[in-house]
Amino acid sequence: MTEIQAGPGAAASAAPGSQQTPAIELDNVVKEYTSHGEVVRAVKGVSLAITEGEFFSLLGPSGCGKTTSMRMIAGFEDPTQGVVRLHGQDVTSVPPNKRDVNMVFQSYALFPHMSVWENVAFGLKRKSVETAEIQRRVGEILEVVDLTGREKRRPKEMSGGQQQRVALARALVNRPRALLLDEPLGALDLKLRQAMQIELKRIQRDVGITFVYVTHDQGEALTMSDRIAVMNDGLVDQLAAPREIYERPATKFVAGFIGTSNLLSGTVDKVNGSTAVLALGPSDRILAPVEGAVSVGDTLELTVRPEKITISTEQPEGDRSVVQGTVSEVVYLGTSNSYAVVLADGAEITVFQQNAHDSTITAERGDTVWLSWQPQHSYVLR
Ligand SMILES: Nc1ncnc2c1ncn2[C@@H]1O[C@H](COP(=O)(O)OP(=O)(O)OP(=O)(O)O)[C@@H](O)[C@H]1O
Repeated sequence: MTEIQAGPGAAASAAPGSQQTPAIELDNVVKEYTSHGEVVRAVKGVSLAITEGEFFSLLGPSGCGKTTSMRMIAGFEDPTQGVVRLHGQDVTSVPPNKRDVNMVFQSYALFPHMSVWENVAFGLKRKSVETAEIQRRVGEILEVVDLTGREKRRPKEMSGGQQQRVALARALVNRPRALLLDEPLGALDLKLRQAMQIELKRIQRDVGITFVYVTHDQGEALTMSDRIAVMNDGLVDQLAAPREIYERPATKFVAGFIGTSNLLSGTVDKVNGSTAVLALGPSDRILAPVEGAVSVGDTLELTVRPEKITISTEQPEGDRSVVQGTVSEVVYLGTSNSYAVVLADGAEITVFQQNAHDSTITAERGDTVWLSWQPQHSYVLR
């Protein structure tokens, strides 16, 4: 059984891609449900390997198969096909209570008539752990979740965030090798949810246990995860670190689902080494790094993030992508301005302009503007 570690946990040392045996593996897993005589393919062939000590998120829109994937890791669902492994052992037919993983749900499911202490100690008492050992472990884990001093409170005397921390403590006190969390912050308001995201990440680092986190909230996944599997319609579209997913979305779906992104498409006019030059309008050109074979005349789809684009009322110079358009909307957002700009082909581009130095609006509605960005910020989609 894993010891609860003090200080930075295994997350720091468990570099993705390291050669150690994965903590959790799904190997070509398929799950079909039969509902009213109709077969629903919830998970259509998912393979992934989660490293020991990693904070791993399954991210995607409602119905994409996140919860089903997690329930197969926990053992609450049997895969129709494929293999589930925990620490190298095939557990596909092993019942949930024999899997050494614990699950935390959105509804905290605390016992209302019990104190915080009793809620957390409940599982250990049932396992007949010695009283002194229970005292030590409950005290230790309440410190980790920052609830020391609140041991006697009942759940209803605590905030939603505190109740969720009790639920976490109750799961962690059993020292599972992995903790599975299904939208655990979903019931909290935005401010508290953001505070709890930072808190959860700290707790995970402190205890060094593998966390698998299900969420449809991309901001949440980007904030906390070492790696994210972005799921789309029963499949994993991309599995990578948050920065990679944001900067280099593998598919149109990922580009659209994570953050705000602009989708452009154009015909290749020239290929200069590993850079394609795309023509759009008469005074437009887009430079895009390309991998593999690309020929003149090919149509490419690419994405560029709003914060990478510079907006100006004069034609910019230099080796940049440049497109011309008309401002259709300007929104003052405090820390930034957001512009919507319509290009000659009707495509609408969003631009974020930081208010770092002053909050002058560069252009107004109806103005003709140039948008430009560095070649490496055009990202060609598969
Ligand atoms: N017990 C079930 N019987 C029939 N269909 C099911 C069952 N459980 C899930 N499904 C279907 O499988 C698909 C995936 O469901 P799942 O709960 O895994 O998605 P999810 O990504 O977790 O969505 P959400 O964020 O809404 O919870 C959905 O189409 C869902 O309706």
